[in-house]
Amino acid sequence: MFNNVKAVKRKVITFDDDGEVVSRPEVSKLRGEKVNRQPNGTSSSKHVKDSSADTKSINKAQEPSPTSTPASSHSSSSASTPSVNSSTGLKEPGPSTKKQKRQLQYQNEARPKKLAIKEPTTEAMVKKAKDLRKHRQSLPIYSARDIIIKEVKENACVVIVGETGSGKTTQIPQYLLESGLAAHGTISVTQPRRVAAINLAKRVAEEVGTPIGQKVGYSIRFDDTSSKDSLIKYMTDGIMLRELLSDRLLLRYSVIILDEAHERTLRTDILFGMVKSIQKQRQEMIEKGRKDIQPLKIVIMSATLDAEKFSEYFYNAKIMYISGRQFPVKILNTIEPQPDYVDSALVTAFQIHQEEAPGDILIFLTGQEEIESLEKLIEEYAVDLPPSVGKLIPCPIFAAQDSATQQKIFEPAPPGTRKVILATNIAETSITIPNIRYVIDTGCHKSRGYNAKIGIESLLVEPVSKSSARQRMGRAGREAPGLCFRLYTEDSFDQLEEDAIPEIKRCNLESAILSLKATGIDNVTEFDFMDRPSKSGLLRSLEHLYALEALNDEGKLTEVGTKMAAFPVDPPYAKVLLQSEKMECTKEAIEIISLLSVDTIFSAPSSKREEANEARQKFTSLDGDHLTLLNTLRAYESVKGDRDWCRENFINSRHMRHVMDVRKQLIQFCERAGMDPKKSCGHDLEIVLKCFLAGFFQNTALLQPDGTYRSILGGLTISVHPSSSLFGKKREAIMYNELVFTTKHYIRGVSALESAWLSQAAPKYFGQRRA
Ligand SMILES: Nc1ncnc2c1ncn2[C@@H]1O[C@H](COP(=O)(O)OP(=O)(O)OP(=O)(O)O)[C@@H](O)[C@H]1O
Repeated sequence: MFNNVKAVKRKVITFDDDGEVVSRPEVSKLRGEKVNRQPNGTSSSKHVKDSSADTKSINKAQEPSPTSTPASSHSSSSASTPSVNSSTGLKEPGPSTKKQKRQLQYQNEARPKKLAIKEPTTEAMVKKAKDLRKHRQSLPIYSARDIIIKEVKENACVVIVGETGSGKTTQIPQYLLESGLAAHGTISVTQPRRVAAINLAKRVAEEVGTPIGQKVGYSIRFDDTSSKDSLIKYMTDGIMLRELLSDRLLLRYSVIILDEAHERTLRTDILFGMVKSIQKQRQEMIEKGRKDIQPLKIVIMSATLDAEKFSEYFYNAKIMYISGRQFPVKILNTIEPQPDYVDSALVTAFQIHQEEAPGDILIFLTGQEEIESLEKLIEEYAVDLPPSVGKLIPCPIFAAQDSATQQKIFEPAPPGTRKVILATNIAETSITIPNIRYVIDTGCHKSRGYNAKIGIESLLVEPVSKSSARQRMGRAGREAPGLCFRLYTEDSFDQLEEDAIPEIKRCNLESAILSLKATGIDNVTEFDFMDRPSKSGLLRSLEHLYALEALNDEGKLTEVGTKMAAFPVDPPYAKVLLQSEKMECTKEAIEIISLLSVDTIFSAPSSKREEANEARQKFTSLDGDHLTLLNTLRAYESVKGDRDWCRENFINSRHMRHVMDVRKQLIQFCERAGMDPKKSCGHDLEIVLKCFLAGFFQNTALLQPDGTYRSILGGLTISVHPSSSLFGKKREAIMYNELVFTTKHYIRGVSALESAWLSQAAPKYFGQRRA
């Protein structure tokens, strides 16, 4: 049993692997307690009331740092960690500046160096595909190949449930291709996440033996490698929704595979209803004698799915259970609950590194700041590992990173070292990360909520569902047997919800409604939802779209709404782009929206926070964040994106490159919409703020006599996030891009306004509210 291993002296986490619960469970620690991480590195917990009747949350109550996201909560100096232990070489708590210096040296040495890789030749690709054939035939799903082909050919809809790693996502599209099902259209596979779409496509292209973008391609927002010759196309569900705008019957597809259906993202739920209706329409056209129309096949897939529910929704679809997994994964639960799960993850990672066989580690955490905090701690403590143990190299992945950065997790660690990937639930489904043998599951994630009455989003740390925990475990055992360390007791697991609440029941619905309306579905309240969203949520979103002039008095899509739907951004941003044409500031609008597409363009390492703040002053505009971002971009362009300049000025150059990429794409979208993307307002930047107000007039607040800000919508007292250039400043009126409840109602992307601008920006809306 794992708890017998010789481990860190100060703290050893004991795991139970035989199903016997050793201590009484303290489920509340996982489900309902507020974990309050103290700046000095200790953590305390106290009972708090659940934030809602049906969700229980661990909501960390720490004030955010200037670089933290509204939802982030973990202090970078927080986890209590081991001091040097003579037997293991690990060390006990106590930050040391000397260590931090050494950490930098280590970082430079340890980061895998990029090698110049030659493009493989066609022969090399064919050879690789041949080599992979044996592996393909060894997958559990292979024995079901013929029956899968038969069932998909004979049925309009099929639901396939098979263990994680059994081969569903990589093999089934190939089986269908080999069986001739791509003769009349492409086989599409939708994924909730872009990192999965990219990697699956790359893998399947290798297995097929052609370069990516030919037989097998992928399409994600701002990056499309597929071509008209692509027979298998991996894509995000968002891209599929976008394609519906130009191909209402999705005629270019013969089969649509909706993968990871258990995730129930808002977009996937909309797609369920759409493809169901499209399949029916295509069938009716065929029955009426249309020779040019082919039937559409739908395949629903997941390892953790309520198959009966899906079957019922898709006209009693055939259910196929594919048994068998490739390699076993042993689950180890902690014997005691672990209230400070970041600390526990750190200790467990070092325990594994010291005691277990080679193989990389994947840790699931809740968000960027928590990941960056653990990354630093691992780097700091790994320095003191004895040379015989080898290096432990942290490798973060989270949604705000650009795709190229996310791809780094797939690069092999240098020989003799061990990689530890620190991920949010972005890495929870679909992907195979080579060499992962160990998974550490903290049991928590950040869950998005939405209060339709006041239009506020929340992002709270909550326990995962059983389905998520199983998916996390399934990232191991794909190339060899694995171990999954759950940082919660077995009883805690038993008490988790089976599945997460579908996003459609807890999210802002504006984008989804705009997509539905743009594809001709006017009566959205009657749409065939698998689970109905709340009436108040639907109504509020309809009202907001009306205020944005996307809908007319009858709720029908206006010309503005049709144009807005064509932009790959949320409705308020799309409105800003359209408004920028009238106000002649499209260049600036595109630039600021691109800058807002990353979490932040500034970097502020905790050891150099003051220096970073000082550097930032150079770009700071008294008007707030929008123009500060623009100033930074101008400065960045004047030095042609020089990396040394970025480093000296604490600008995240990777994020800036992503910004430039998004800007390029948005320019193309504007050109397609017949706009001139170069139209600039020059130095009259007040116009840019007025333009943003046309999309964000609902996100405004007025200064109160007591010095606080009160939101115009909902009358909430809101706080400017410390990362904003208007933090601590008082302005008569402000506008913001984001309002999220974490520990307070925090706003980000904040700029100053004159209150007189409000009624000019949205006379309909402000007129109504005064009446
Ligand atoms: N990029 C990759 N590199 C190496 N092996 C891979 C890769 N992608 C897939 N594999 C191998 O193929 C197997 C099947 O992967 P696939 O994604 O098809 O499984 P799955 O059943 O869809 O899993 P999940 O339910 O987790 O999405 C993996 O277990 C792994 O052995």
